[in-house]
Amino acid sequence: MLKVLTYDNISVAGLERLPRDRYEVASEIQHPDAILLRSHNLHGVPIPESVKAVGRAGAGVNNIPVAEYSKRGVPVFNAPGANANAVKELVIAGMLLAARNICEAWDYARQLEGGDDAIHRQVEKTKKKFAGFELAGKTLGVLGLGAIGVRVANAATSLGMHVSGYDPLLTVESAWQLSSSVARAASIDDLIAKVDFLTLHVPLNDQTRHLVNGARISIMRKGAVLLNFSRAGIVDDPRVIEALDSGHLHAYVCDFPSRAMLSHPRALVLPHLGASTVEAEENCAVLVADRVRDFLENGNIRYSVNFPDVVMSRTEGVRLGIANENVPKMVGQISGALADANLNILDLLNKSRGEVAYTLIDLNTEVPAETLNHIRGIKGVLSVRVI
Ligand SMILES: NC(=O)C1=CN([C@@H]2O[C@H](COP(=O)(O)OP(=O)(O)OC[C@H]3O[C@@H](n4cnc5c(N)ncnc54)[C@H](O)[C@@H]3O)[C@@H](O)[C@H]2O)C=CC1
Ligand SMILES: O=C(O)C(=O)COP(=O)(O)O
Repeated sequence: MLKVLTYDNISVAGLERLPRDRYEVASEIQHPDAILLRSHNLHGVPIPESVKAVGRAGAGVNNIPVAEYSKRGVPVFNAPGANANAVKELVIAGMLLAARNICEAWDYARQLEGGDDAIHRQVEKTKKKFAGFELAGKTLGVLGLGAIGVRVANAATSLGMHVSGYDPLLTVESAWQLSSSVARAASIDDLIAKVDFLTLHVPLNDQTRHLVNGARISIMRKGAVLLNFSRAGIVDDPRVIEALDSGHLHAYVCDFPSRAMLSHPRALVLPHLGASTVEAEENCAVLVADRVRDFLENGNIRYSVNFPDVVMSRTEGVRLGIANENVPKMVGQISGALADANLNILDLLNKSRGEVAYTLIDLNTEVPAETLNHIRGIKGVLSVRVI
């Protein structure tokens, strides 16, 4: 039986991809072979020796110490794009909520007293307080044109907005999907200075932490709306609060509550709902469960965030999956150890990504324990599995 430890609310549709006759799946389990999670924070959590794979049923992996898992030869998988439509829809909703002052107006309407005639009179007298502005004709800046950013940009153009984007690492795939009417900003500052709405769709990492700082907020247009459905750390919260207080920003729409933001009347704070739709939860859980299963059962790696794609069709016999540091002479030493044991390699695939390399080797006979131990002892070998 393979054991999968789950954190968070993982969609049943995904868990069902792990058949119960071969998998034990539970939120408390000893010696797990794999971990499936959403936003649970794994930083500081010791990595059980038994763990061979981690699956993030979502996009962001900043809650996982990926580098530590790499050093242990453990691939981390995510579900790229699987929740992007859900986030896109909430971003569009966020722009509308801010532009039409919908939350304040709703709060006002809910506290109205008296009969229908009295309500009508009060509404017609007060509604001017909530008058807003339209999205059509306004300019949206999209920082980060990945799965979510591209969808937001394209949807906004079809709402009649002028859209510009900035992404120094734009992939060919994203470029193909992006509407040709989306303008290309020359830099972050160039993007930020010219927009009525700025929406952030970059991962949180050392390069993006506090990307939207006081200096950048100060070059935004007066009355602009900032939307953050990426991660709290990308924005410098105290500077945003100052800008809301001074009226420099009309509103801050974000998906990451903090004590200070929750109490600000111009901050529209949602409880991390971007990916919380039935569809997105299913898409993410199914995608990542399938990937983790293919890795556990076949050693194949597809769309990991720290390992190369390595997929080899299965032949009869025994398969070895070996993760190692991406340094010279590794494949030679590994195949040499197999040759010393008179083992015949049927098929072999080796790929690298950054500091990590991964090799799949198919053999027609069992590998003796001493040969496996020899391979495990080669300097630079991170993990060895017999599959
Ligand atoms: N609120 C929520 O529930 C959700 C939040 N997210 C957050 O949104 C982020 C983006 O998600 P996806 O679009 O699916 O990821 P993605 O990986 O498809 O796109 C990220 C894009 O950001 C770009 N990028 C990276 N550094 C940049 C920089 N310094 N400046 C400009 N662009 C930069 C990359 O080139 C890439 O195109 C996730 O990492 C996660 O933090 C994702 C899903 C749900
Ligand atoms: O996919 C992401 O990056 C998200 O932020 C979604 O988080 P969640 O799976 O809803 O906890």
